[in-house]
Amino acid sequence: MAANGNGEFSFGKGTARKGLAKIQTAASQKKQSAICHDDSTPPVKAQTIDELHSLQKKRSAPNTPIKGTQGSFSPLSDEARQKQQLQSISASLASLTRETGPKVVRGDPARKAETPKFAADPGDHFSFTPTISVSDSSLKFTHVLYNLSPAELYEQAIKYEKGSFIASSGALATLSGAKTGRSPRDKRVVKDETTEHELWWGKGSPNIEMDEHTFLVNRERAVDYLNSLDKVFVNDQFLNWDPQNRVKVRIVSARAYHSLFMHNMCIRPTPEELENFGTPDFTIYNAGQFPCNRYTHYMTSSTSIDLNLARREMVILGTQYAGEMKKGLFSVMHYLMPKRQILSLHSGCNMGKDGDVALFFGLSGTGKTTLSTDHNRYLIGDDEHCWGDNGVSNIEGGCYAKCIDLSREKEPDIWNAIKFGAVLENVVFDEHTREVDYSDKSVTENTRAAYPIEYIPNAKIPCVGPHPKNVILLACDAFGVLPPVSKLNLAQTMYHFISGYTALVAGTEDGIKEPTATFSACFGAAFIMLHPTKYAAMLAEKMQKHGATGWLVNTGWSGGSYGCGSRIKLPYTRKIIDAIHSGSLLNANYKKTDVFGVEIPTEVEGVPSEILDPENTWADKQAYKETLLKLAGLFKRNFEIFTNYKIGKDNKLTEEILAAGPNF
Ligand SMILES: Nc1ncnc2c1ncn2[C@@H]1O[C@H](COP(=O)(O)OP(=O)(O)O)[C@@H](O)[C@H]1O
Ligand SMILES: C=C(OP(=O)(O)O)C(=O)O
Ligand SMILES: [Ca+2]
Ligand SMILES: [Mn+2]
Repeated sequence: MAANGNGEFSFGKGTARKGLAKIQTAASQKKQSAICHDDSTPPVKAQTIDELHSLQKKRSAPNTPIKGTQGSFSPLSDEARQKQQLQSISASLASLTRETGPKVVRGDPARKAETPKFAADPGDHFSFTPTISVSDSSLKFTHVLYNLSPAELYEQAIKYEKGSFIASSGALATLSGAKTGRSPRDKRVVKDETTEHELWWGKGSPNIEMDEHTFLVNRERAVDYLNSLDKVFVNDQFLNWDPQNRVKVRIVSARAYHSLFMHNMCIRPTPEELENFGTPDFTIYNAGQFPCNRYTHYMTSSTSIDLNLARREMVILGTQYAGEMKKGLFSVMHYLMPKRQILSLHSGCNMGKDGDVALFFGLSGTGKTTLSTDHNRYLIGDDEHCWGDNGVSNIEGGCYAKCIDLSREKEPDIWNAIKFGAVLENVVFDEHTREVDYSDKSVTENTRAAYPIEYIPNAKIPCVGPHPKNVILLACDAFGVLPPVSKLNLAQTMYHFISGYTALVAGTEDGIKEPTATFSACFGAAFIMLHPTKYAAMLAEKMQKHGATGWLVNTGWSGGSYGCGSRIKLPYTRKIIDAIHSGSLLNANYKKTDVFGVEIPTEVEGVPSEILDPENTWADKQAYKETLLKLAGLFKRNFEIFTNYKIGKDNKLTEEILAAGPNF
């Protein structure tokens, strides 16, 4: 009542007349009418409840362009465009053995009144007259929920998906089902005449082969499953902020959770871009609730994530873990980009006020997201980037942060990003207050938050930047023998990049077990498609050309191995990273370490000097030496598979890289 049209509070003249009209004297009341009104505001402009409800929602672009509203950018009529879009979706969902795609209609089947009058012509390949011999599936409509907004997806999730709740921060908390992490052993890649020669196969490779026919069997299984549902979600979005190398992706999924996750993680098209979207470059069929058939050739479990580069398609069966889609697309980029001489990187990336860019490489849990999200710098992205002739570009439109033990104090920007629109996976919360307990690992240790990058206050939009100045390799060394920071020469940078070391701590139960070393080539062996040396050669060439400095930062243990020592404090790691960014560390005094032969600084501002050399922090010097040699041995053994490869055209560099490993 006291609010004007802008929703602001005001004490205007009209307010005095209207707002205070409730207090009336008996005399004035008498003058107006004998009936006592309970409110003097005008009545609603509706005759029925249904009419009232229809007033609540204004028709709008972009997702459902309607005649007469804004958002018509192309010369096509709205109806023709909508029909074209539905036909494209029908083609995506088509069985490969039947002659036509399914009958798709737009909108929620629960809202019959809102279902548009036109459906896609089922004969999207050619004109087709239905005969009596068609199966039941062709009699049924597939309802498509196309590029819904976060608010609409919240409603879908809360209404229809068990385990979906609004957390007190406003984020959508949900469960990913039985799988709470990726399933790399269930990934399959179609081996055909082309990929047989192009891709990395065999020992160490993430690409486990499958044939084209088996792919089609799984594709049909996924498509039939999706078409059997009342409704499917379709996201049409982009990958890569470099406009010249943008990739159009379509994600067909059965859960609002998956649609919201990809809405956050991929680049969101503007209404105009969406109208001109056309045919996608790549399509994911996510039928994660439905298992693969164990009798199918090549299947070793009920989960299968299948990539077909020739068809530009990915099929997901038997896992609802949303990270599969994000990292599946990353694999595709690891194939497409190097073909264009663009290096794809499993790294975070940020930029200082002066335009100095840093890359953060590292395996899961080593700190890419945490350290690239830095309040004093612009965030370009937390996980997947491209490095081309013009500089760096983020592949994604969002971030995917680990939330175990998340603290508002240590990671304020991530904490604040977990608000309305963000997806919270597998966290535990108070059933009443809906307050999340980030220390609770009851569902999984791998609790996650996915949010659009603009939820980080100093995100750099568009997410592109100039050539990197620093290349930071992160390792979470649970052995506790790698220094908190070391400076690397180019050959050492390449040696550590190809090695891709981190250590996992053993299961937290049953007392303390040995940390386990993991080596994952290019800090992302699970996602690379070509031989690691291809990416390494490109990185070496780019670092050399642009004069980038390599660093190895241990975000893991100090003062002993896991169980004895403790994890290096995040504020110390941040100080180290600050000194790299500012350039002050480049000019510090260094000493060379034994065994790994890297340069370690004697001082870093804000970090106790004694921890810079790990030997100082171990009480048992003999144990330190033995652990160091043990880790060095593991490095050596891992590198054996690469000794017969040449890195780039430069024989000299290859020899230097081979010599850049530990010496003992
Ligand atoms: N010294 C440290 N440096 C970086 N991260 C640390 C450190 N100590 C603890 N952590 C925690 O380790 C985790 C790193 O995970 P994250 O940044 O998500 O890794 P990534 O993005 O590489 O998978 C975060 O939960 C962070 O709070
Ligand atoms: C999403 C993932 O990435 P990260 O742990 O590196 O953030 C993943 O590896 O599944
Ligand atoms: Ca990652
Ligand atoms: Mn991350």
